[in-house]
Amino acid sequence: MSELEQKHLLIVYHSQSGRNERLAYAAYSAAIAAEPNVDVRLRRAAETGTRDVVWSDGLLLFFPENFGAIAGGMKDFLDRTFYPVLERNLIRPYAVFICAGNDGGNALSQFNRIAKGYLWRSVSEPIVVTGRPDEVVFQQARDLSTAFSTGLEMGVF
Ligand SMILES: Cc1cc2nc3c(=O)[nH]c(=O)nc-3n(C[C@H](O)[C@H](O)[C@H](O)COP(=O)(O)O)c2cc1C
Repeated sequence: MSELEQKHLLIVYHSQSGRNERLAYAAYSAAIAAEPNVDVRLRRAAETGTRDVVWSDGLLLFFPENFGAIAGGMKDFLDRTFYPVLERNLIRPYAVFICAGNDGGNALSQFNRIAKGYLWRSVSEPIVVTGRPDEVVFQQARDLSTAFSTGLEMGVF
């Protein structure tokens, strides 16, 4: 398969105390195992920019809710890339996973509004979990990324 045909999945995360980071790593490993032909890139939101979005065929985002809002690191990524993404018409499928403390609902509704502005299309129901992730939650992250990478490989999105 040529580099041009190969699909690219970008996993972006922000995490302060490690929960969303560990979930993103689990998603990364699962996506690679599921679809060796899909190139998967895992990036901390602070180190992710428009070039990564250009490279991607789909985005999977992990982040917490802080102060009833999208955590700052993820918001910064969205702030930095919004106009460059619109200018380049980078319409992408996405999925979102929020591991919050006891809510997460406000972060999700903020994110949904922002994603509409990007013209991005959701490929699955958003997942919002609270507290320290257990094995069930890790499996949700793996299942989500597996389904995403398989969908990309099959050209579903
Ligand atoms: C400054 C701060 C504000 C927070 N505010 C919220 C909040 O508004 N709602 C919520 O559900 N959790 C809140 N939390 C808890 C985090 O969302 C939660 O611990 C999350 O799982 C941390 O993810 P991380 O380990 O990937 O950083 C807050 C945590 C911090 C540090």
